[in-house]
Amino acid sequence: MAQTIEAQPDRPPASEPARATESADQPAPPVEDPARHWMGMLAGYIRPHRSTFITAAVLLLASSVLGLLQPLAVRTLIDGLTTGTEVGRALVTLTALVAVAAVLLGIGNYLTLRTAEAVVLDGRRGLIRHLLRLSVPSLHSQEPGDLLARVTTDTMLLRQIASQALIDLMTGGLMLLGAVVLMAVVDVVLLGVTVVVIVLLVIIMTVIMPRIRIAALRAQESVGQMGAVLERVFGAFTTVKASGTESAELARVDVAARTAFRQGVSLARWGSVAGTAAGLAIQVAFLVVLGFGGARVAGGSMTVSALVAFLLYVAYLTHPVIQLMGATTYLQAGRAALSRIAEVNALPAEPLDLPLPSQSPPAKLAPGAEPGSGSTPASVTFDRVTFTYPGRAEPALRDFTLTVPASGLTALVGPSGSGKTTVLKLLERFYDPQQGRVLFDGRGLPTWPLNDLRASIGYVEQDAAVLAGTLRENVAYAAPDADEADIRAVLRTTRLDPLLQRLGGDLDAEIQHRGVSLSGGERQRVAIARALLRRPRLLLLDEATSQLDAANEAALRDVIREISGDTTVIMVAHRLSTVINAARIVVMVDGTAQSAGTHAELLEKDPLYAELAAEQALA
Ligand SMILES: Nc1ncnc2c1ncn2[C@@H]1O[C@H](COP(=O)(O)OP(=O)(O)OP(=O)(O)O)[C@@H](O)[C@H]1O
Repeated sequence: MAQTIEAQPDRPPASEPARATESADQPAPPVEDPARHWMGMLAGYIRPHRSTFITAAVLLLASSVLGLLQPLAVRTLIDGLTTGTEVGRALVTLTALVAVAAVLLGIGNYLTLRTAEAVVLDGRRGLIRHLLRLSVPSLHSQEPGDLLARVTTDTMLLRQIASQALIDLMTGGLMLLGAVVLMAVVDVVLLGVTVVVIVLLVIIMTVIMPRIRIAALRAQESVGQMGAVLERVFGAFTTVKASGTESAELARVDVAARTAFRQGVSLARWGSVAGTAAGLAIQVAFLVVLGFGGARVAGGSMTVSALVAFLLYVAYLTHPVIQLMGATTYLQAGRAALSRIAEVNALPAEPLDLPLPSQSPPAKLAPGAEPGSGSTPASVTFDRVTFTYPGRAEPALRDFTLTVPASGLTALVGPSGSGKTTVLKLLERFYDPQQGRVLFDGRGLPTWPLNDLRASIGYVEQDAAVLAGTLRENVAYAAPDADEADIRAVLRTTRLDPLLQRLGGDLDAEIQHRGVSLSGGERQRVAIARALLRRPRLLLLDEATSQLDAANEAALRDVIREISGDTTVIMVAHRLSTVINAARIVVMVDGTAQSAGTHAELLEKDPLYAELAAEQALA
């Protein structure tokens, strides 16, 4: 069938903004220490919740100010008691100060924690959204278990930053300042003594804080490593069991767990040093003030009430100083988590139109492919395509050219590693070629919105996944709007009625993990049913019938032939019996299309094909 092929540039237009980050051959943009931008990142997380955050900060600050006024009220009370004047008013003021400060503290704390939870939610949503949009090469460059840890434990550290660190930093800082000002009002000389002690404390802290950050980062990394090892184990659980390698895997997880432990201990050590230094500094300040102040009271240059008030301020300092210590410790740990989150956010993602969960519409079918309507088959062209997988030296496809007309069955055959699956992956745009063009319906793939392109294609992979859930969920996975009749029809087409009977005719019965386990052949047929229900314009089958018995394979061969009447089907096959009747068979060798034709033609003209056919007794 003749197709009009639009002229396409060899490389996608530079005006496509997302292309720079998605191309398979484009390395990820250099991640120059993401922690450098941690403050901006943090501000980005807090910004949407700034009103609640500021309200919480104001309430906590007000509570602390009321706390600051308490020593002054105590001084008035003591003065009243010593001079024998009326103290009722001072008592009421003190009680009111204590009660209101407590209420403001409670509300402020609640609002802070609420904001922190919202920040964690935003952080997780953003990260998960980015992860689901990751390009295939980006994902392959990562350990899935580690990514999981970043979504779960690293985002949890955001809570600490937002709930405690920032507010404590603000209120603690202001309180420290307030206390210092009020101390100056009470006695400047004693203030000088206190400030010297505090400056010493700050110097100690600048030495400790970087150590805390490094320990936190390493601890988080080892948690990620633990996740990565476990993910590997669960992904190949039966292989681990059959190989008896449980103890080797245990040792691997243990190494990561012990590293996490060591770093956690280091974190605790430096945290304790910081806390002890802070407590000690306050105690030293208290004793020195007591000594100096006592002498000044004895010398008559200071009243007892002023000394008591000053000492109360020194004691009061404990709170903001510990707050500041805690805040800087959390901030260091949080900074480590933020840098790990930033690393994920810097991974190249696809330009997928992925709304937020609250706005998510059901998966969209290709225009003209709604259930019940006929879908128009699409043509496919590979025009001198060369593609090398990231990190590989040899191209998987070299100068590969293929024209597939709309409708009909095209088979790709050839030795293992000749690039057959790669052809299908490029059509799905899991990767983009470095040279040449791939056209779908005459249009270059980069000009298609990715969602629309993929909605037009049904792809049955070599090891098609069956997801935990019901049979209905699995079959209607890519076409959630399909009705019961469509689902039952496609199950009949793919010869899955015996499975449905085993499930008591219940489409909502669980399969796999919590329900009936499927055989390899049944899994393949569920995957085919899923692809067919989508009414694709292009159906890609990668060894999709390799695990079927002869009867089921023959039946599905008929189904595929029938489907290829009004759908374009590209099928990768090792068993030539599956594709013997294909309209065209393409023999692939070493990433190129060596020859193409019908079975009979290829027997004549392609010795490799003839050999393959002879081996399979099909000559
Ligand atoms: N994700 C990947 N990263 C790096 N190299 C890959 C990747 N996938 C495939 N390759 C390599 O690309 C080449 C072509 O692989 P491809 O899977 O397309 O071959 P195939 O003809 O489908 O093989 P088979 O018949 O065994 O499935 C092989 O050398 C393979 O090792």
